[in-house]
Amino acid sequence: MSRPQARPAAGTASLGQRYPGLAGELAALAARARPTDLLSLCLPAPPLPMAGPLPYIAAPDSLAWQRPDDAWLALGAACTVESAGPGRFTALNGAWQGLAARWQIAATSQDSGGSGDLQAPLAHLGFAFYDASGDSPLPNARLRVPALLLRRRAGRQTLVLTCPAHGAAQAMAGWEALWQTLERTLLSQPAPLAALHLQRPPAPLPEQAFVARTRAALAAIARGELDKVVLSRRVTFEADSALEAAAVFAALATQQADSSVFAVGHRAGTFLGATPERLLSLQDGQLHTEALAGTGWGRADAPLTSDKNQREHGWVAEAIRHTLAPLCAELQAAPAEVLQLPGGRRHAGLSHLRTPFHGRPAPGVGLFDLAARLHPTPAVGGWPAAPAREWLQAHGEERPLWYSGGLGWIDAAGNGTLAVPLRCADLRGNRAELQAGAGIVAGSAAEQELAETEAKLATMLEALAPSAPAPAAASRRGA
Ligand SMILES: C=C(O[C@H]1C=CC=C(C(=O)O)[C@@H]1O)C(=O)O
Repeated sequence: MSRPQARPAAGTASLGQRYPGLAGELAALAARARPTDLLSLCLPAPPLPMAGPLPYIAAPDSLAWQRPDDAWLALGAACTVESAGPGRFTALNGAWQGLAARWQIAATSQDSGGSGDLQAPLAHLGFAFYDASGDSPLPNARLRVPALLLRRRAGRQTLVLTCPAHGAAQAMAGWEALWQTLERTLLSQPAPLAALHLQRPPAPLPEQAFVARTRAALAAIARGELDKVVLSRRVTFEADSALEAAAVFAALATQQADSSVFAVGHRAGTFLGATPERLLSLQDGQLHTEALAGTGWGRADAPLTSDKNQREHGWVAEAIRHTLAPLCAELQAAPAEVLQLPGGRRHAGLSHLRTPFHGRPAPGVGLFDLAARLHPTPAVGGWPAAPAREWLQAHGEERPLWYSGGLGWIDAAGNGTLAVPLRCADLRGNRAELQAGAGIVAGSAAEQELAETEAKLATMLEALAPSAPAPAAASRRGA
């Protein structure tokens, strides 16, 4: 993000001009608060078109999210808690409980009669696959209440400004800087995706390593050590100019509008993607989750309904049922269905087997408890869970950033959604590192699994370079 300007740019209004009296309302709220409270002011959003994705603004502390029913852009940090290790979900849960108890949320009376949406404030939350991350530009697990949140939900758009009560005196200046960045972005035409050329530097060794690991996994499965394990690989692409994360996010949000589309800024770039997999949603005591595994991509020799895909899917559905049953007062699985994802110039679109679950958690069981038990499902880890995790670690399976971990939000009432970041990339300057995986069960063929990961990479490639040659014309090494 460029440095904040001292004064609003031409055509824009300062926060104080847009919301006169805001400083007074903040002061009144702060006067009633304890120093350890967190203060959120909810305002009607500035006039914005209701259609089209909200923008992503590339910055180390930005996060953008879009699902069909909910879109938001979070800038800055009012409160951040990080954790790692086996107790990371417990630690974040404790932090969230403390936060929720001290979160003062007020709708302001600014402009159109105080229509700020009290349901809008949220903390965003993300975590890596493993509970230790090594040298990563994103913390292993993080819960953050943004300083500025623009949210669109249920036909309403709300601006939420948040600060710690002890920092209320300085809050207006920090919000003003974020506001000006936001307003400039909203007023400017979204930058179109540059017509760039993507190169895939030859890297046969990682492909061979993936095939070798797949064969080793198949041998472990044949020896009865595991039933399923998910292996992934990373592929680097280089563009002839800088990759603009905001434009790639906008492309993903348009191309994969039914997925969870995300962009997370970090100190070295942006981690972003469009994932079809939801770890869980909790709303007013209703839980929704799903088993998503088994992949087709239009090849006659890899039908979605094959015995191998059915078993690959079955382990995930069984594990979710087994994990959630003791945590839920009610739990039902709907019949398995086919999720068809949009394709593009590279192929007709991936399809997955999906079994939706819905239920009601037992009293006292919240989003963090459910995430701690569900993650990693065998859609990204394996089954049985413990030997699969040990196998992955022993074989050097890397899960960079938050790939195949979790990403989403929780509000003060404990409602929230977590997606599983898949079909994603880490963008840094001209380079994009894409990651994709595939579930290995008895009957998997290593070359076929490699081809499946190639098909999964296409989701990101379509957003990075939509006008690249169609697959028939492209070599396997070309983008
Ligand atoms: C691990 C990935 O996908 C998972 C989700 C859906 C289908 C999958 C499969 O069929 O292997 C994987 O379990 C990935 O996209 O990197």
